[in-house]
Amino acid sequence: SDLNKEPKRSLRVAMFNAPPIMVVEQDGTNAGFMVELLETMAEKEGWNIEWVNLNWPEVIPKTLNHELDLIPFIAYSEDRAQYLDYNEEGILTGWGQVYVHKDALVPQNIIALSGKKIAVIKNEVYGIKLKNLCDLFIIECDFVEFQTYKQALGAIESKEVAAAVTSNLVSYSHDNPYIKQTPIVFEPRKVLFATAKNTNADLLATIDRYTKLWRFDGSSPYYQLKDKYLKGIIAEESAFPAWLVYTLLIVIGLLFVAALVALLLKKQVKKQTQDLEDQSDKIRQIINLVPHMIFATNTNGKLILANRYAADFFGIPMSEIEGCSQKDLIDHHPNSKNIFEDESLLLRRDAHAIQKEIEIYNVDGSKVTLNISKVPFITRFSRTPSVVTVGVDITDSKEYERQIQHMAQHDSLTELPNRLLLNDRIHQSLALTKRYGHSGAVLFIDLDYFKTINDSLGHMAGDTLLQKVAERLQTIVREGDTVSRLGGDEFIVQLNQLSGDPKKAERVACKIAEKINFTLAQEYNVSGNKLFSTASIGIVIYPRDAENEEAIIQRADTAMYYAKSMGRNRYAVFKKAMEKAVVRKHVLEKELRKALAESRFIIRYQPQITQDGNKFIGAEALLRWSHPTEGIISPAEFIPIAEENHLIIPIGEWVLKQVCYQIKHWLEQHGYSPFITVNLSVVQIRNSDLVSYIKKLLDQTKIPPQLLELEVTETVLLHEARVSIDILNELKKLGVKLSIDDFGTGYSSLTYLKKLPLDKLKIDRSFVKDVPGDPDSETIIRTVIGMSLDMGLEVIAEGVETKEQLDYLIKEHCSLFQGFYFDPPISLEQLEEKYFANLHKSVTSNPKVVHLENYSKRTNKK
Ligand SMILES: Nc1nc2c(ncn2[C@@H]2O[C@H](COP(=O)(O)O[C@H]3[C@@H](O)[C@H](n4cnc5c(=O)[nH]c(N)nc54)O[C@@H]3COP(=O)(O)O)[C@@H](O)[C@H]2O)c(=O)[nH]1
Repeated sequence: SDLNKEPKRSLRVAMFNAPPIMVVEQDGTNAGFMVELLETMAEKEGWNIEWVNLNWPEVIPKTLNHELDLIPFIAYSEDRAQYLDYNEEGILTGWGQVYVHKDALVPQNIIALSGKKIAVIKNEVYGIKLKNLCDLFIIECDFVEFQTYKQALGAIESKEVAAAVTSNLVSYSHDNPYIKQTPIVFEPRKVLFATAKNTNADLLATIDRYTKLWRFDGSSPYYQLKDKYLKGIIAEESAFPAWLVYTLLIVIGLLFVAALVALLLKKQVKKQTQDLEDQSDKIRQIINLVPHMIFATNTNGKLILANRYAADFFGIPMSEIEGCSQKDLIDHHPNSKNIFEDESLLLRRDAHAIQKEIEIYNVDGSKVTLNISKVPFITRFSRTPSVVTVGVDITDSKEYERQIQHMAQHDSLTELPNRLLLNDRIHQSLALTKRYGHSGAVLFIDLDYFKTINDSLGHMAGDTLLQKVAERLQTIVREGDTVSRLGGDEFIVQLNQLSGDPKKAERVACKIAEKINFTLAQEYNVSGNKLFSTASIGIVIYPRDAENEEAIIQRADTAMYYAKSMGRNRYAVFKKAMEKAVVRKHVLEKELRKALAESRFIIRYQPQITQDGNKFIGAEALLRWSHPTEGIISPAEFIPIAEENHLIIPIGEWVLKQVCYQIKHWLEQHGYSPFITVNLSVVQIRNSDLVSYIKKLLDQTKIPPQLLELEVTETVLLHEARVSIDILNELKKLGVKLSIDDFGTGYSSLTYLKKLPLDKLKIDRSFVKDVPGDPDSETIIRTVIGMSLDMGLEVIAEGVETKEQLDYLIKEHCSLFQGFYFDPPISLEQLEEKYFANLHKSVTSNPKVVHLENYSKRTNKK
């Protein structure tokens, strides 16, 4: 009591009703544990205390606003320590205490407060703490703030709220019969004095001095006041030392938190279990949406997951498939065995995903191709891998792939391999020939006059012909050989495993070429039309003639061109020299147009002589190209080129015009003229303008039409059966003579010939060449002459070179001759000089030589 006195000091101290610590009596006087404790100190220190009556929520703001010097009853918190200074020595220990109505079910933990209305004191630390706890554990409560403890606890009484939280030191609960404590306690805290930060440090130090002193003195005002106010509210310190109370409170707090965590975990486990079930349902739904077979097997080979497609595939109901073993699945669907073949490899710890394609029979018996992917996976609960299998039905895409590959390698019209596949086959064949010492052959086949068939009969007919050619070619070759179409009218036959001796291989290839020539030359029936077609074939024996696929095809092409230029419907084996010929052909092709424009063509005449007295009666007009640098070029060389690019039409018209005007000239000059034979190309025959052109010429020149003889080859007639019969009939109507050239080289039948309006047959010089002596040629000549006579046709033998041939032909009753024995093709001047002097003598004796008088009479008659 004799402590140092300090000068009188005025203190504004917060006063609020929190019995029994701070009590505002009915009469306005102040009492309570802290009030008396502080007044005892004040008395000793000579402080003049001014108690400022407030509600708790106003206390801190007014302190910070320096309207108060001291708060005498406040729980410590880190937040508050930011702006308040506390004394050190705890006066009391308080904690959060939840109260409920006496009739209410007592909540055992904080979770039981979920959804309840709870009263808190505004700015009071326990209310704030409870809110934080509820946030932390996601417990939703409706917190209602009150200004005073009395109001908050009164709200329980009136059942306005279900519970209230306050400091345990506040005794309303004890004298309120409607309220009871719950086991929910939390947050033990020291109850201290506080001032605004950095304002009254000396005051707090003085308070600490007293509290430290009094707490070690059992008879001090501290213990006297505790007895007076707090008996029954807080435990006796003698029975429970402060550390024990703290420890117990901490333990209770920890237990409380542990209980909360346990509850929370239980809640979370329940939620996670639910989530997992939801997820698993979702996964099932999702994998059922995937249109592929999906299933997962565990280490024991049991199905832990499977979708609808997997169930359908194995033929097991969806509800029964999970839990089935591999054996069950295979029992249901024995064909599925190879799906599981590699499963054991995947169960190794270091296993990787595998992918494979399998062909398998479905339960319905249909064959499918599956792309099987197997992926090992390790779950959290198992150290050995499980396997997810995904089976994608790729049957359709495989089929498309096959079709696309087939389309890429085959010609759509004939279904034969195309150039791509052919190249591959030749490539492989070349490798084998090198390894085993074999030879191979490529036969390049090009149809003769196909373009004109296409142009005259239409593309449909052309396509049908190509299909028929393809069919015929396939019947000729062996299995293992390739028939392919390069495009247009070009085919290639590739022969494998021929003799290692190139000569022998060549003989076989030539035999097959002959067979092809013969087979393709047989009559075709295209949409009801009889049609003839021939082919020219170029042969390459590899590796002798070329050692890579490109060169092989190119050289076979060259040989084919050569065969074509030699007169078509034949084959030629590649020779180096042919390449020159092909280059030359290209050069000539270019120059031919120029030649026509520059009138570089000339006509030679080869006389035709009668058997009775070797009289000259007519001549064949034979075209020559007078090239500026090369001299005379043979028609055998340039006519095929002119036919290919259709230049033969203007060239042929030029020849006809020259001949007609020459006849007119002879008639006018000499009064008579021999007949002149003009060769017609197949391209001219197909040209619809031919008849009108000749008619126009005859009209213009007014020559007797029988002096113009038109010569077509037998093969042309065969090719153009339908067209040529019509054209020849129309030409015949004009009065011109018609003759068949090269007779005997084709395969025409007598019946067919009878349908044609012919005047003359010309025996091909290839037969004349071998007589007398060759029995085959003799038979043919005899037959042709006999046949001509039977049909009332004239017959002429061409290529007569010797007296023996002439004698033989005379003996066989041939009446007309042409050939080097008499004359080669000669110039106009030579012809006139040699024959015209005597020609007039023949005029009267030979009706074929037309006299001008007769001619004039004829024309005059017109
Ligand atoms: N479409 C057209 N074709 C024509 C025309 N002019 C000629 N030709 C055809 O060209 C081919 C080659 O003719 P060419 O080189 O003139 O040969 C002819 C004669 O020279 C040859 N011949 C005649 N006699 C003999 C002989 O005794 N020996 C022998 N080795 N050769 C001989 O024959 C050719 C005449 O043949 P052909 O026409 O079959 O009567 C040839 O096919 C001509 O048709 C033309 O204007 N248009």
